[in-house]
Amino acid sequence: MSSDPILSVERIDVFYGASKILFGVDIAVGHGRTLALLGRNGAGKSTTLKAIAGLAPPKQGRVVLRGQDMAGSKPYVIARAGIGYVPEDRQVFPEHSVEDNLLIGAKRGRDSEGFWTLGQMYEVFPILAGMRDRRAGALSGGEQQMLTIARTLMGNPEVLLLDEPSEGLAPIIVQAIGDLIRKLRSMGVTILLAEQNMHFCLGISEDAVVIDKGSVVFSGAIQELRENHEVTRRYLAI
Ligand SMILES: Nc1ncnc2c1ncn2[C@@H]1O[C@H](COP(=O)(O)OP(=O)(O)OP(=O)(O)O)[C@@H](O)[C@H]1O
Repeated sequence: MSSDPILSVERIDVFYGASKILFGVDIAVGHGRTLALLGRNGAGKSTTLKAIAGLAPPKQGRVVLRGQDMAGSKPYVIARAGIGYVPEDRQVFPEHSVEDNLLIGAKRGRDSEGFWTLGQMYEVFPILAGMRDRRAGALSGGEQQMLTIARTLMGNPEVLLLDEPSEGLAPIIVQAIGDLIRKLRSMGVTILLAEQNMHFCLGISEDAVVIDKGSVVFSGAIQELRENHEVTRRYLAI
């Protein structure tokens, strides 16, 4: 990684009750970069993102955003500090219109002077512009995923956490989500993307971390990972 990290996860341990799930996980996300957090089912990807977002507070270690340790802070404090979290289960407000969903995201932002405006959002997500008055609950899974990402961006996060955004979607929609992430990256958005599928991340992210059973087993450039057949075979079943 060539730039200074904007977000670093430093040796975090996370427990669910008495079960230890993460063992000293270290991740550094460079400013304006996209890092793929890869691993099999149950490896601890979602738990890592939840730990960063404040939903599964680490028992040990630090979650540092721009030099400030956020570990143990409440989720809304972490969101206001600039970490936008898009969970695995798309969370739209089903009874509200697409536009209202976006405006709800804006209210939760750090300030009203942020980069993302409704107009800009519709430029980046033209599909949402065409359905701005539609009830969010009537959208398809892929559209709801786009809306959840867009709503989170309306809070003007400095780092966007995406938990398996392509999961359960048809291949053509997966491709559209990939294009969208590339577009966001080209706009300078810093992204931490949890994914099972390394191939989806090639051409999207430059950095990669692989976790297995709650421990980091690879950290480096994604191209380096691609060529590391031992790691991909052993931990990603490729
Ligand atoms: N609320 C919970 N209580 C107890 N154990 C949990 C809880 N949530 C997850 N786990 C366990 O923690 C481990 C890591 O799960 P996690 O969801 O972080 O994995 P993941 O890599 O995101 O996988 P997936 O792709 O299936 O979401 C798994 O063994 C899982 O069973």
